[in-house]
Amino acid sequence: MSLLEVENLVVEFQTASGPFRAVDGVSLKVSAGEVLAIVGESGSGKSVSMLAAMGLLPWTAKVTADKLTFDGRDMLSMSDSERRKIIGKDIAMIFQEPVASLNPCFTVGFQIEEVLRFHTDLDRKARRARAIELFEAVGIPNAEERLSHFPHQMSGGQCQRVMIATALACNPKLLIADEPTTALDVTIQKQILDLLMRIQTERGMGLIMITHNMGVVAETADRVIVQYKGRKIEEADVLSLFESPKSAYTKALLSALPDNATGDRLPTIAEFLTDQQIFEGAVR
Ligand SMILES: Nc1ncnc2c1ncn2[C@@H]1O[C@H](COP(=O)(O)OP(=O)(O)OP(=O)(O)O)[C@@H](O)[C@H]1O
Repeated sequence: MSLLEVENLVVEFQTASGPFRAVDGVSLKVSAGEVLAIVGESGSGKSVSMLAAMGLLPWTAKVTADKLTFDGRDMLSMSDSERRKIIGKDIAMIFQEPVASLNPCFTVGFQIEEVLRFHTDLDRKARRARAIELFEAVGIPNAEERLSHFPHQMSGGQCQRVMIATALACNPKLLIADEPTTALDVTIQKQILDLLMRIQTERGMGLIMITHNMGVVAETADRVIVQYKGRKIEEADVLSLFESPKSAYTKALLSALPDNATGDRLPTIAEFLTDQQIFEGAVR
């Protein structure tokens, strides 16, 4: 059985210039132990799809779907309080800007212990011990001492490790990583990706990796969804996608990899294709 199952997800924002459809009929499934990458350019609706699935969008968003289940439970008919028990516990999310995602006013120890306080029955001492254990698991040196640090006292890479530790606090079944390495230095990016993949394998978690980077897709994913302007353009296992991409858009995305640069600049998608050509091959 799939962990997360989404069918025909549509998200429309009310904006000053009328309704704007950010996600247009996307369907996806992810199982335990599986890594699904959602890849697409900026604005293709990758983050909004996941935030919608978790019920985390503002009231200006109208979300509809034919099906939205997590672990067999219908998320559409669930009350907000039921959903809050699942989000942060069974489904956790990490974001692109680790420093901005942490609250600057509280120590990182307080923030991870708050998650444990909300979702578990552990007492204060046990929460502290668990926080230390989690920091150690994600490779934060001097874990106990680090708990009393504020986010600004830590590097971007260390803050992302704190975010990962916090996301793992309640042993989630599904982790959604939204561009988890984009804001980090190149050398740190590799370390964080390796850490995520090691933890995913060890724990058998489902992982949704949101990225615009085909290199990250190649290194992490089992299966890939390619998204453009809110629509799913192609879905394939990672080998098939790289070896024999079906849609013109995926081919164009792969051609835009640095390896395929001609001269000193990369080609852009707009140089290859019109929207009409891209949507011709769209799947549901
Ligand atoms: N609250 C909102 N109100 C109106 N439009 C929004 C809102 N949030 C997102 N959007 C729009 O929805 C579209 C999809 O945004 P989304 O953040 O999902 O893109 P993305 O593919 O994740 O890109 P990025 O990698 O830049 O985050 C964008 O055009 C964005 O401007």
